[in-house]
Amino acid sequence: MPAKLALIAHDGQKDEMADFVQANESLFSRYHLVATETTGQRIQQETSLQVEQVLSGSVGGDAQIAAMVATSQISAVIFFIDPLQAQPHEPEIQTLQRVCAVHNVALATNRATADAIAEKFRQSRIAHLIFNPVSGQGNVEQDLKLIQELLEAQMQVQVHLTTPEIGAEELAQTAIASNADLIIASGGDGTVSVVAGEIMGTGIPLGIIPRGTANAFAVALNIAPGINPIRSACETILAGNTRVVDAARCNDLPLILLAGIGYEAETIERTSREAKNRWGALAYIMAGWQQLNEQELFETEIEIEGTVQKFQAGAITIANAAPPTSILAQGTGQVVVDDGLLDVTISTAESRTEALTTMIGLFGAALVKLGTNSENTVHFGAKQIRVIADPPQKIVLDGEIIGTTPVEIECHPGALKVFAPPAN
Ligand SMILES: O=C(CO)COP(=O)(O)O
Repeated sequence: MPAKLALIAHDGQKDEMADFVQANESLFSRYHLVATETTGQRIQQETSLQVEQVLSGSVGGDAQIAAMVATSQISAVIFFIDPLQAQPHEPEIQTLQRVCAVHNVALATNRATADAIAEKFRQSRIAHLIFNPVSGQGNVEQDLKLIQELLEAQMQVQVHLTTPEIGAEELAQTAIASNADLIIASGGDGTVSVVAGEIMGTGIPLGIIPRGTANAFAVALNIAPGINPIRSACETILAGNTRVVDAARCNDLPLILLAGIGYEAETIERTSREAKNRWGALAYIMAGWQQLNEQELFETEIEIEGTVQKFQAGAITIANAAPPTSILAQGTGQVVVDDGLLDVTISTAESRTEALTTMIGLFGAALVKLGTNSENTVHFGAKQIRVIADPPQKIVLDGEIIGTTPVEIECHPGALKVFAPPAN
């Protein structure tokens, strides 16, 4: 069911409506409310609730709400009809009642039935779905419809689409403020990272429905296995198992996957949108191959818990979580997402051949889940790390270039509760 309710009252019933909404204010603050104009104004005057207003009932408002019911946008209509007063717009009132009957949408026409609906809704879970419509290559409308169909069988879902004006960060803040039972991020790793950054530390569980190019966080946690990732990700959420995992902040931005300094950042920057659309995740590998020819070593100072170490590096990867395919993160063979530590891998290769040997070593390490013993990599765990590079190096954070070094990263152990299968 959508987490959207309609509230309507005839003039002789507006006091009753105001009283009913006041009595249920904290419940209704969790819902998207829509009302006919004068009813909406009255509710806004007497409560702190936000109400979307359509036209007044007598000039088409009831018909507008009937259209929302017919298109599955509303889960219940609370319509306090005046039984003692004839209305000039009786046909529209009847239309709304009929459409509720046809679509099996709950309709309360007096206080007793409205109280019963409120009681039922108090027991429902409300999910806020933050959906990035410009992620990945799928059919956006079909994807959203499938997600709603699967989830709405078990919970009420409020859908928020990201736009250039209102991003995932603001939408996640709204969802947290309205006491969401769970928040679901659907898009690429960038969308998931931004939503996770807001949820960190709140205890609200995070669902992930991956629709991006790499979907590394979902892969790392085995959230959407199989050939239909949207369906399997929804099943993971509906199954209800959660894992408590670490998150991090990097120069005060959220980090759930990894920060890449040097080689990886240059690779991501040279991977065009066009190549991603055409080749998917392979586009990164092709760009990485080209970048191997051009990557220069840089001087770096790494500070961990007050101790400074100096290296000549081509790539530094600081990972919270990473799938085996993020090979530059695999110094320890497996990035553990709930160990309270960031996994740091420094590649010091001086030539293309050395770099290739290092990468093959890291790839092998990921396959067998054991640390690499290549002499061109250094790896360790850290709670907090600060990196300075000379010349300054670009940083890629969860797939987005965020600027250049210096960079400071701090692990927040157990800051996220994520719907995921148990770790094996
Ligand atoms: O007429 C109505 C319902 O039939 C209600 O409209 P108002 O909320 O604008 O008074």
